[in-house]
Amino acid sequence: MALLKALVVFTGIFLAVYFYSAGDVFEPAMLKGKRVIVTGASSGIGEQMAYHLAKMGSHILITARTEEKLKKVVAQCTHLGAASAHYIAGSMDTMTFAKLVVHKAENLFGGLDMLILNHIGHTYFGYFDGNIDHVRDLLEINVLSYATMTVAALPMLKKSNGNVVVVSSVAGKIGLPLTVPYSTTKFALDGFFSSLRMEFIQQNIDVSITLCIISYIDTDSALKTVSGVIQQPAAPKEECALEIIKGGALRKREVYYQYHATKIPLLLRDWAPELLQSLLLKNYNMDNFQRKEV
Ligand SMILES: NC(=O)C1=CN([C@@H]2O[C@H](COP(=O)(O)OP(=O)(O)OC[C@H]3O[C@@H](n4cnc5c(N)ncnc54)[C@H](OP(=O)(O)O)[C@@H]3O)[C@@H](O)[C@H]2O)C=CC1
Ligand SMILES: C[C@]12CC(=O)[C@H]3[C@@H](CCC4=CC(=O)CC[C@@]43C)[C@@H]1CC[C@@H]2C(=O)CO
Repeated sequence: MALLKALVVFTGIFLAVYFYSAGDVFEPAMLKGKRVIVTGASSGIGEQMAYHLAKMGSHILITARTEEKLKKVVAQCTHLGAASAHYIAGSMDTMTFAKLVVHKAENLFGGLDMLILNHIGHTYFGYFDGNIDHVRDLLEINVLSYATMTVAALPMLKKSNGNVVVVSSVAGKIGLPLTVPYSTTKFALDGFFSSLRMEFIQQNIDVSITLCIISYIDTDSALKTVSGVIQQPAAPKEECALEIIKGGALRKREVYYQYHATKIPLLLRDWAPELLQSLLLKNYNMDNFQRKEV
């Protein structure tokens, strides 16, 4: 009887959420002429987000460390119809560079509408090795640079009633093996930005914060790293990139991509953690495992 009651409650909540959010319809024109920073855009999901934004006619500033890759992405963005496309190369391991990116956008565009925080620092896919200095370094790149850019961009985002889009992972909501340092940084993003969102509401600051909970994606770095350990298929980076942009444009609190591989585990996390744990561990084929640098 209790299970039936829980099921009825769940169904009611699901339908309420579904119909509440059903009114949000995304139009590519929402991004036309918008001024957007995309970090970690020399490859992977960030590169694909740049291309989607280009097709939608945005003004784009992309950043990463590898200048040659950034040049090629900017050239392709221009070809695809970006209102303008620019890059700045550097590492997010210093907060000076993190701030410099925002100041460059201000000089280029005179303002900012969307800040997409996507980059991640070098880490490993393997059992935690006890190296706390690496965790500290990764927190600088994966968390503090995100916070630094948000602080630097906030005056512009307040003027435009803009959006901050934070790319996280299932590993930022659920403990997973082989990614302890990385997962630490992704959980920290949830704490920082979900708390900040509440303060924005309290202070009537109309800047949206969209936290993106992403499952396994077919980027070169992920496929190379995981190579047979993760049993689930990797989802397409192009579609993932578009869903992130849609969520930011619609000012969603959170984006779940792929839905079945993120939202369902999150429901289980709170209602049946032991069941989730056993299902997740079945997803890892440790016969194929060897520690990989990412
Ligand atoms: N792929 C997946 O399965 C999943 C990915 N995600 C998230 O999606 C986002 C993108 O991942 P993905 O596209 O796979 O990653 P990629 O490795 O393809 O891209 C990472 C980007 O970050 C840049 N980068 C790396 N180190 C630094 C640094 N020190 N300073 C500045 N930029 C840096 C890289 O460029 P460069 O080397 O030139 O600096 C690159 O542009 C990440 O936030 C990740 O956590 C979440 C869940 C799953
Ligand atoms: C760390 C990285 C990106 C991830 O978040 C995934 C991880 C492989 C295991 C995973 C399975 C999932 O269902 C959720 C995502 C994730 C934790 C990936 C290995 C390398 C990836 C990376 O560093 C960014 O490309």
